[in-house]
Amino acid sequence: MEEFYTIQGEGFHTGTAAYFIRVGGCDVGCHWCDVKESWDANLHPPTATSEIVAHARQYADTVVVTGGEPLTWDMSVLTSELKSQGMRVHIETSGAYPVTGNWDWFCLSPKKTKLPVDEAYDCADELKVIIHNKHDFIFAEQQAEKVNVNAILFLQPEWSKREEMTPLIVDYVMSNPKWRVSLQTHKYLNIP
Ligand SMILES: C[S@@+](CC[C@H](N)C(=O)[O-])C[C@H]1O[C@@H](n2cnc3c(N)ncnc32)[C@H](O)[C@@H]1O
Ligand SMILES: Nc1nc2[nH]cc(C(=O)O)c2c(=O)[nH]1
Ligand code: SF4
Ligand SMILES: [Mg+2]
Repeated sequence: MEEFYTIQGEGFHTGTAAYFIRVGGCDVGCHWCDVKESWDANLHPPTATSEIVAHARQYADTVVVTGGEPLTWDMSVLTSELKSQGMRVHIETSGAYPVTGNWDWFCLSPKKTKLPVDEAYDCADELKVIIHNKHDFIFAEQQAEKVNVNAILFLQPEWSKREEMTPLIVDYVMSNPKWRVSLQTHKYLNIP
């Protein structure tokens, strides 16, 4: 759908430069999704993998594959071509579909509407739960039970509710310090 060079705004790698590849297509249906224009894959004509890889290697040694939902598609060819060029490859995913591709960093952001497959919980390097309302703290704890023991746990305010939810997240993390705060820092920085 699009490619852009920016700073990773969220989660464990916040603040680090990365080339983003946004893959079209998602049917998970989060009502607060901040990239709804990605949902209909038919609106985004395919780009050759070799072209994407050639672009990426000019900019960064780390690529973040996001979407849409990247695991809608088989990610094996894209990740093997990126890695053959020496790049580190990260994914942002809901985990709703079988895990394909070879990932150096796996950010799992589970959604209530289509829960992750079991192998996604095993692969996760970080668990990033979006907090849109108070019930999402309960959902976050349920997801933390399912994820592998090494996953780093983040709570991230849903952008449209950030003024209400951010203070609740701050209090929650101080009371439950296994969690960390993640903010969408790129939106505060006004960068893509
Ligand atoms: C647009 S999604 C694409 C990747 C994948 N479909 C997923 O949901 O993980 C990228 C990240 O943005 C988060 N996100 C989407 N909309 C958001 C919003 N309104 N506020 C905060 N985070 C949001 C998602 O949870 C996910 O971690
Ligand atoms: N700067 C920046 N960081 C991000 N981290 C995850 C993003 C995403 O949409 O997956 C994202 C994004 O869209 N922009
Ligand atoms: S899974 Fe990701 S891309 Fe799909 S609707 Fe939810 S936030 Fe948006
Ligand atoms: Mg985004």
